[in-house]
Amino acid sequence: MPEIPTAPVLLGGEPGSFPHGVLAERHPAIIRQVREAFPYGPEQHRALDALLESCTAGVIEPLPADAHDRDRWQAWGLAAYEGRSWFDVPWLWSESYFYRLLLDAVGYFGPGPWQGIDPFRPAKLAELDAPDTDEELAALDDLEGAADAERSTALLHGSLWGNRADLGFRLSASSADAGAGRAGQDAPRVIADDSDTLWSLLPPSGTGTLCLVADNAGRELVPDLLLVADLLAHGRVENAVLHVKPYPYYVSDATTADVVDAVRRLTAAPGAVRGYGRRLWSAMADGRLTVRAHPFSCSPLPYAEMPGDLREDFAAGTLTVLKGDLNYRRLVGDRRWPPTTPFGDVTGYFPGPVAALRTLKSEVVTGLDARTEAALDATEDGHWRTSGTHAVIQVSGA
Ligand SMILES: O=P(O)(O)OC[C@H]1O[C@](O)(CO)[C@@H](O)[C@@H]1O
Repeated sequence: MPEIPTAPVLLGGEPGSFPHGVLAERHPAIIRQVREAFPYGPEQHRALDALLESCTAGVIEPLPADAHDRDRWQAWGLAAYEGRSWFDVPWLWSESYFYRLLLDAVGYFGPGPWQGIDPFRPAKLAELDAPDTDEELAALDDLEGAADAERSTALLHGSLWGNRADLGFRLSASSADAGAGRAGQDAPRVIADDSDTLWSLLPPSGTGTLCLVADNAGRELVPDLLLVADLLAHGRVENAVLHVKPYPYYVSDATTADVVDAVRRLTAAPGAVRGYGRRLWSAMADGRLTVRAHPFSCSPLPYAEMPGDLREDFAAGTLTVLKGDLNYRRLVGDRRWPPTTPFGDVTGYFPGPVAALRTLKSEVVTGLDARTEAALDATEDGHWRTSGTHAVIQVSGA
């Protein structure tokens, strides 16, 4: 039997480490941002105070006895981690539970008048309406009349680099890191590129089904949707399934409401983009494009532990594309892998061909060749792993 590789799980406890910075600095910053986004009442401010105290200096508290998802979280690890420091349990788990409690604090799960109000919505909408988004959309006009391969490649890269537009990441990355890369030093680049394999997995008959597991709303979801619209319109796939989060998560992760906002934005835009929006609208109406919001999409666990129904969904797809850094961490396991660990070895459990389109915003990475890793380490001192300036297109199960 081939040996399945393993490596230590990332924890948040080491001061100065990237995960520690997220728990100790980014989470308090997110609480501040949420307080400023809405005229919340005293009850919500008190709950946010309590969360701030707990997640920086306290321990993991249980969910209320009547929480709708208490049993689910107990099974996802809460039973084992209750009473422990947020910094001593798997980093992925701590982050995920933070978002669950943040929503509770602002009344998202209700009952009450704030039920279902996304605390991140103002920032998501501002991004969708930003002038930069208009410029990016206008670029589609130039693709009209391009050869199929050129257009598809441009849209694939739009979706890939759209992943850099992540609002939570911008809260703590320097503006240079979060923007177009550090001028003159590390130009954005793709450090592992299996895109030929990716295209080869979509059968020429056009009868395949693409599962796209979305990441951020706004300026990442828009290019994701454009890619899906293009593949459907040009007969590269017959159906597409878009997986989104069942509730707001990691600041800017896409929910069904964000899909609606994005599709409406496209259908209202001038130029070629409106056609993409209309095609998405009709594909949703006739069932060629469906949206799923599985509870496991907000779970604190790697995909290796996905439940049977989600596994069946992915198994039914011709190809599953996972977007973004967090999905990558969950796909390969949130571990200190040596970067040369083969991508195929750590994703062998996935129930079908799978591709990752991801800019690197955390230290987890696999599938690099030794020369690439050495060259990056020699010139960029670890910065390449977390700055969002480098990206991978990796495929396994071909
Ligand atoms: O939006 P993305 O690409 O999933 O990135 C979110 C990222 O935020 C962080 O969790 C830090 O909060 C990253 O390390 C992470 O994976």
